[in-house]
Amino acid sequence: MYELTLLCPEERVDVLGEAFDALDALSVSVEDADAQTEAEQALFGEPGMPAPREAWQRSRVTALFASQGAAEEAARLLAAQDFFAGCQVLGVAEVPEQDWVRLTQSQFDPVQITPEFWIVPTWHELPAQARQSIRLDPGMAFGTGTHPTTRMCLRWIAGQGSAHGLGAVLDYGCGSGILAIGAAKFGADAVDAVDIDPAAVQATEDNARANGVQLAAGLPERAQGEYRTVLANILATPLKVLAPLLCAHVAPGGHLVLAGILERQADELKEAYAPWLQLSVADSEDGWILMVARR
Ligand SMILES: C[S@@+](CC[C@H](N)C(=O)[O-])C[C@H]1O[C@@H](n2cnc3c(N)ncnc32)[C@H](O)[C@@H]1O
Repeated sequence: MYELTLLCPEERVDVLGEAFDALDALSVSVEDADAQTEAEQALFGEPGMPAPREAWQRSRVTALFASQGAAEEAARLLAAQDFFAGCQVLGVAEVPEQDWVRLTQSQFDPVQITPEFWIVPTWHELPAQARQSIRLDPGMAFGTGTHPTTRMCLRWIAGQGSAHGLGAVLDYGCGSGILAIGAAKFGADAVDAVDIDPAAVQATEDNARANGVQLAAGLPERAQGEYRTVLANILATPLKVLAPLLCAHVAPGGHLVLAGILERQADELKEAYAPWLQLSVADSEDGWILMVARR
């Protein structure tokens, strides 16, 4: 396979994508041409909100073609179009044959949550110091333990589970089921795991089975009644909308544990939850915070 790489301004990214589609490109990817430099621009978006920007000020667009001829022909045809003004062909290069499975696997190493608690892909040996572990492979649903928000929730689960117990647990927005499985492993009495995405519900059931734990997974309406621990690692905007619902699921004396929140969003979350519970920051990592409240 061969890839054609272009440099173009933000406003040309859309039209180039459509052109590559018409030219039968096998795939198209867009990256910040200034990534890893002082000029790198972070683009953060949230579900349900308009995208902050369509692309980067200087975007690198790479299209994959089955043959060198097709990639070079695409470059020639594009360069002749009016909309190509301001764009530049960086080159056509062969994509070396690789063992993609091995390459993908090599990007997922065991993740340490605490010195004794690890998330370990199935193709890895358990680390010698692991006293507790979750076996999990990357899949369609979010939650492999590589994201700080997941890690902070798991650390809280391990600490609370070991010291005081978790009681009945609700994992709201379960993704891969990683938090629900972690809660089950740290002694939860019963675990309900819900998600709006049916693929996440399926992944949670599969991952729970692979880890030998019992839980009940389903769509959000499966969450019923009160739980001593309610976990929700989603994002600030949906967490604000869900405030009354999540708080209503927390049993007296129980904990609400929220993640997916950036440091600068702490006050808006506190305000949104104030009518029901008093949230405070319990942990932070890489600009993300964990917020916890006790009812
Ligand atoms: C960031 S992932 C977290 C996955 C996992 N719990 C973890 O900690 O790694 C958020 C999950 O919440 C789900 N989600 C988003 N909005 C939701 C909502 N309103 N109700 C239930 N689940 C939701 C998404 O489908 C996604 O699987």
